[in-house]
Amino acid sequence: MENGAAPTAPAVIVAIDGPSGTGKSSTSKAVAAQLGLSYLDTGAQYRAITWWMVTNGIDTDDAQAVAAAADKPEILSGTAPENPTITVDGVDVAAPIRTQEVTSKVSAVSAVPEVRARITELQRAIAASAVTGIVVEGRDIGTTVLPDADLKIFLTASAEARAARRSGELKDADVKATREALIKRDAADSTRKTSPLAKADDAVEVDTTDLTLQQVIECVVSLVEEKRAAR
Ligand SMILES: Nc1ncnc2c1ncn2[C@@H]1O[C@H](COP(=O)(O)OP(=O)(O)OP(=O)(O)O)[C@@H](O)[C@H]1O
Ligand SMILES: Nc1ccn([C@@H]2O[C@H](COP(=O)(O)O)[C@@H](O)[C@H]2O)c(=O)n1
Repeated sequence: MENGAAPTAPAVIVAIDGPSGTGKSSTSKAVAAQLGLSYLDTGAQYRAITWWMVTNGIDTDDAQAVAAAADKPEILSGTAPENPTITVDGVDVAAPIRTQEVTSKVSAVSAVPEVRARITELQRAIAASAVTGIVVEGRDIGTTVLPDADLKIFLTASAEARAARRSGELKDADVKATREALIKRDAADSTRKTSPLAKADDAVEVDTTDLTLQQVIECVVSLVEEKRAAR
């Protein structure tokens, strides 16, 4: 190079979508860490706004009330893959956004168009400011948020595998309940009118049912490296 600086790889934008429990977060974090990219968990942002609605007494089944409040909370995401953070109005909500209450209400809140518009704007701003590139995971990243992403991945897995992963060591009855809850949330996310959970036409589908997490990570890292090499 003329100025003697080492050549740097151009920023790469990776979109990873798929239903609940397919391994999006675990895979995205590991791929981003391995490749020196930023990482954005968009589900955490929808959970954060849902937590705010619940905390402020807003009926999450009242779409008009949710829409009217959609621009009130300040949601900040930290994008270091080793330590992703999420705050609402300065409060660390990493733990409370994972409660059963928030999980059961997040699909209703995320279906409200005003909420999606607000969160999508945040996501695009974060992606645009990622110097080396970013792995963004969610439900509508490849179709709506970042339709020009360099690489789009759509992860799938059987409902049984996903429920077993989520349930960990729990007994059979809990696996069944977890499976039903996953299916219900996926159905709500796939059938909403505004940017539903969907595979982009140009996404690479990876069925993770019979793959270890490490195999999925290696597969995605290879796909990113292929894209970079082809530029
Ligand atoms: N290929 C895999 N094999 C076995 N376990 C896996 C695999 N991928 C992910 N897991 C485990 O499954 C659980 C769910 O994974 P993860 O949270 O990454 O999924 P997700 O798609 O981000 O889910 P959600 O959309 O609900 O947030 C985690 O405990 C993770 O360690
Ligand atoms: N791009 C996205 C990401 C998430 N959602 C909604 O958030 C819920 C929680 O997501 P997790 O990944 O944390 O499980 C999810 O069920 C969707 O309702 C979304 O709409 N779009």
